[in-house]
Amino acid sequence: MTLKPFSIKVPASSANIGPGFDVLGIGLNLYLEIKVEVDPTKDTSDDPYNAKIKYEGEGAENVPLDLGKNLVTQTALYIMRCNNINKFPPGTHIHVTNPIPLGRGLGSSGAAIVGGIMLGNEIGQLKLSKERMLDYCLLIERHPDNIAAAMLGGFVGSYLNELSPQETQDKNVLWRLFYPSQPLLRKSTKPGLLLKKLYNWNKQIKCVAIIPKFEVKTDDSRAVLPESYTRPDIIFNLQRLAILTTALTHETPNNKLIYEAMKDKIHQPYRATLIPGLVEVLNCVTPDSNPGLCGICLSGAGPTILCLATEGFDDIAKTVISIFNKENVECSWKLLDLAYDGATVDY
Ligand SMILES: Nc1ncnc2c1ncn2[C@@H]1O[C@H](COP(=O)(O)OP(=O)(O)OP(=O)(O)O)[C@@H](O)[C@H]1O
Ligand SMILES: N[C@@H](CCO)C(=O)O
Repeated sequence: MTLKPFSIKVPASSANIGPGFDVLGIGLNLYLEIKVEVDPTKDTSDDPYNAKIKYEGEGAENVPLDLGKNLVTQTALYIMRCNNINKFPPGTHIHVTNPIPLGRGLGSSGAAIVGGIMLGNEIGQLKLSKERMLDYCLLIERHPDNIAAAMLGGFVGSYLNELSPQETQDKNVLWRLFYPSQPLLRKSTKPGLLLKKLYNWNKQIKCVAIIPKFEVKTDDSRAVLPESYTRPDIIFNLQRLAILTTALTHETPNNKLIYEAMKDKIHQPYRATLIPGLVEVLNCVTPDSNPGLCGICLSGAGPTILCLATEGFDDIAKTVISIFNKENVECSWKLLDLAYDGATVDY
């Protein structure tokens, strides 16, 4: 098989946007890049999966370079095996450059999974649509918010079709890769696992991401959430979610409306136990204290803070950072825009 060199780009993402826990996500213009060259004259036969991986950027010290363990290549091998391909073609060289910090709430795992599925789709010449590739991604990361935003870009709301109790229990199917007798993509999983809606976005609204220098693993951040909620808390979130999806599209953003609509009672209050300073950040940084601010929330599972704003970006970042500094938490920050196109492949 001859394959021309190609490059996959997948955006970072911010999930939840306050009240839309496991529902809303935005793609952000910070891209995981996976460059691939297949050259049979460059021997890779000493690797059990026939490929070599180079990795640079965020997480370079810790990310495994064993193809069966690295999330990008593991995911690629998964979709390839689902389609009866067990290895990369001889001479496959994969070069990953990752500017998305790991475990900070900016969708690093979502980008790695989307990138891996697209890598397997190209290598195996499977010609799957983005919709079908999303089905595979969702077998690996079950909440759709980061995955949908990373694959499709823009501002996305999504839900999963209901699964059987057994499918619901099997939250991440990558372990099946190592047990050849296991069915990989269950026949019962019909195409179209994900239903999504792309919303408009007022392009004046930019994203200030304040990134504390510590990691919170998504699994740990989900483990602190309760099993059930009170009716007032659910209604609080539903009311705001309904307003937020249109408030972010208005021609002239109404900062106070957006600020109120980005409040949440389903996940942020519980996650404050893992993120020192979070309560003060969410309560004290407002459109009154910081003109230009539209709304503020925890990005994904945290600890990054996402501020939506039309101006005053430096001051907003400085205010949030000064609160974290009081808790001895150092931060960096980035001014980002939406990634409107989602994941792409270029030859
Ligand atoms: N580019 C990558 N290559 C390999 N593994 C990665 C890559 N990006 C993320 N990972 C894996 O995903 C883990 C982080 O996933 P986790 O879900 O905890 O956080 P996140 O995706 O950054 O945050 P969130 O889901 O809240 O947005 C890392 O510890 C690493 O194991
Ligand atoms: N909706 C998810 C996003 C993180 O992956 C959460 O908040 O746990």
